[in-house]
Formats: sequence, C-alpha cells, structure tokens
Amino acid sequence: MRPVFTGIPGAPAAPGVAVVVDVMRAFTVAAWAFRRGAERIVFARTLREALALKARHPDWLACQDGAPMPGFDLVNSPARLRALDLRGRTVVQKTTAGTAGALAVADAGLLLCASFAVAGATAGALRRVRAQTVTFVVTGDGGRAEEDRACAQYIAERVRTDDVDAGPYLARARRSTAAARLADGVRRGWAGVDPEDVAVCLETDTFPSAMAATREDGHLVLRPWAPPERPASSV
Ligand SMILES: O=C(O)[C@H](CS(=O)(=O)O)OP(=O)(O)O
Ligand SMILES: [Mg+2]
Repeated sequence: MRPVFTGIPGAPAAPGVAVVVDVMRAFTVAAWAFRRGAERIVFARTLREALALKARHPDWLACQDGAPMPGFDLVNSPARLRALDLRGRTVVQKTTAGTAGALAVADAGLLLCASFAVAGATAGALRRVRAQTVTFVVTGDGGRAEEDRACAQYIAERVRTDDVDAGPYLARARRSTAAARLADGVRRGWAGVDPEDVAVCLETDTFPSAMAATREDGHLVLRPWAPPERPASSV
C-alpha cells in the first residue's frame, strides 16, 4: 500500500480510497456513538443544515462541536457520549474538521473515517481490500495536526503489520496542540469539553469495526463497515 498524506485543502475530490482522520474529537465520538448503539451518522455541512435535518426528523440527535447550542442534543465529546444509550438512533454530526474532511472527499471510491478507536479495524479493512494507494486526509490544522498525522501514520504502518507499538504515535497525539487546547478548555470550564476527552481519544481499538461513509438519499452517511471476506480485486 502506498500512503499519501494530505490536509483537507489539498485533498483530491474523488480518491480511490480515502481515510479521513480526526482523533480529537469527531471520529472518536463517531466510534463511541456506534459502540453505544447508534445506527448511523449523517454528516451535515453547516449548523443550519444540521438543525434542518433535526427539524425534519425530530427523533434524530444533532451533535456539534464547541459549546452546547440551542436545538442540538449532543456536544462533540466522546467522554460524554460514551455514557449514553444510543441504540437505533441516527446522529447528525457537524464539526469543524472531521465531518468537513469527510465531505471534502465524499466522492472517494471507498471512504473510511478513522481515529485511534478504530485504527486496527481500519488497517484490517485496508489490508482486506488490498488497497494500492490510500489518501489519508489529516483533517486538523490544514493537514499539520500532529494527533491526526500520528494516527494516519500508525494506521498505514498497521496495514503492513499488526506488530506495531502504538506508544510513540499516542505520545505524539498526547503532546499535540489539539490535546493542549482541550486541556485548556477544561481549565477554563468550556461547557463542550469533558476532562476525560483527551484520554478517551488516546485509547486504541475500542471499537471493532471500520467506519465507512457512503451517499444515501443525498446525504453522506457513516456506518460501521467490514469489507467482504474475499474482494474480487484490489482497489
Ligand atoms: O470538537 C473538536 O474537538 C474540534 C473543534 S476544533 O476543530 O478544535 O475547533 O472539531 P473536530 O472536527 O472534531 O476536530
Ligand atoms: Mg480534530
């Protein structure tokens, strides 16, 4: 597999295989939503679109980053979300980096969304589909976010072998600007940040499936995903 690392601005619109990485916090939140039973996650481009979807489907749960906002049910906090019962629910998610990154490569042949929570499953899926070139979209900070870059490199390495020490990659993420910003948010009492968020984002392989996004009814929708046992050919 040949990994290509890019930020959202440089991402091709329709790569063959894309892995969009957001460790802090969108795709750690997504993994925990599925672990808590959510059926699917619908990505919204804007807060307005998220609220419109919620208005049309009152039983859906709307989630956004930043402080709690009127009309939204959830903040983008994996620590808060992992305590909820989300069985059968549809979550609408709108965040600054993660969901925007997925929407930027919505026409990919295979679009996976990843964090450390699904790193092993994502690497296993890439191996199983025999991916040749994989575009890793490092969503944070114009492609420079160290937590996302470390996770992308970890996944790429795990495609090669499962015998990879996650420690150095997690240490890079722990020292990242995003981790520092979240810790600062805790100190300042930001309502949308939980003291446990960084620790939860640094747990590996807490969800056993990869997460793939496909278009459904005009929306980009994320679901747990496993490739077929024997793909007909490489992608
Ligand atoms: O909610 C988050 O942690 C971030 C917000 S920001 O990018 O740090 O402003 O959003 P995400 O899309 O999960 O990176
Ligand atoms: Mg992020």
